Amino acid sequence: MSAPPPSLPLPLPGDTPVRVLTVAGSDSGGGAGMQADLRTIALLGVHGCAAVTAVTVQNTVGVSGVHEVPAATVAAQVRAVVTDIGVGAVKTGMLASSAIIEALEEVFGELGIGSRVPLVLDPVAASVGGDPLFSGSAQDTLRDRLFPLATLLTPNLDEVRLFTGIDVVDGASQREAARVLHGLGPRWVLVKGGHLRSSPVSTDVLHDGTSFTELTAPRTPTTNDHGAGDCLGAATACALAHGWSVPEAVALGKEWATRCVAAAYPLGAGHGPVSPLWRLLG
Ligand SMILES: Nc1ncnc2c1ncn2[C@@H]1O[C@H](COP(=O)(O)OP(=O)(O)O)[C@@H](O)[C@H]1O
Ligand SMILES: Cc1ncc(COP(=O)(O)O)c(N)n1
Repeated sequence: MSAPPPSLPLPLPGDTPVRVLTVAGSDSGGGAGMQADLRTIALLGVHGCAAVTAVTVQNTVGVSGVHEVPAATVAAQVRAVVTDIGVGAVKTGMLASSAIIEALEEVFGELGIGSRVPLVLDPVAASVGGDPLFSGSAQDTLRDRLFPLATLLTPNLDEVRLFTGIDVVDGASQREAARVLHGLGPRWVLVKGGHLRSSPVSTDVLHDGTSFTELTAPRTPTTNDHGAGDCLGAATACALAHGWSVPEAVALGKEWATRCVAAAYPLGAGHGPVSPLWRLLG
């Protein structure tokens, strides 16, 4: 890749960095969820805080168990972080249950998350291998309670199908999906095209209710794509925390995700992780 790697201003030793809070599940295999978010956040020079929603028993082959954290404890983690440490942006991933989503709606409202503080909402429904990460009613609760609070909603194509019934097969249906999802309340929608595997490029569509912007990158031929969406969302949240606009932040997130997919490695017997470790090389 010839363009310089995407980067954000780095804190000097001893300086307090910008902070981002991820509200997500733990992936014991370390490929996705909170572990992926925190890797990206650290490598972009940002301090990561973490409110855990669920402990998943997970490896590269699948999810074999989920242990939810009580909803009040999830909300308490968010309140403890935001009232003391302060954050420039919040990202949500696996939210597990209706009870957790309802508790988050309340604490987000109380703390200005989604209004004063940008909120990147990744509507995680299943793992890359198809194992469910929330129950059927949580899907409706997420759509009705949290989509309207989101600064940016970042569904993949399976999540688009779940929330809109639209099967994205080309640019026109991808834009239509973005339009329908925008109607559910988020200020911006990014429909990620990573799952359109027949295409030689991977195109994401950004929409704010008025204009459509296509972000296109060459497709890396790999099945090691666990955590790609987390890399994108976490990097975007870091840029928002630095005060960047949504289109600028998404452009950085896309570039970051593209490089992380290109650096993915095999691990275990299933889907290996995309990796931000290339950043350590310089
Ligand atoms: N094989 C690939 N090559 C290049 N970019 C990819 C590839 N797979 C996914 N991406 C990019 O990674 C990001 C996450 O996409 P996607 O896989 O659709 O989401 P998720 O990980 O949430 O399922 C998007 O920017 C997408 O375009
Ligand atoms: C805890 C947790 N959060 C999110 C994902 C989705 O990521 P992916 O679609 O890459 O499996 C996951 N598998 N596990």
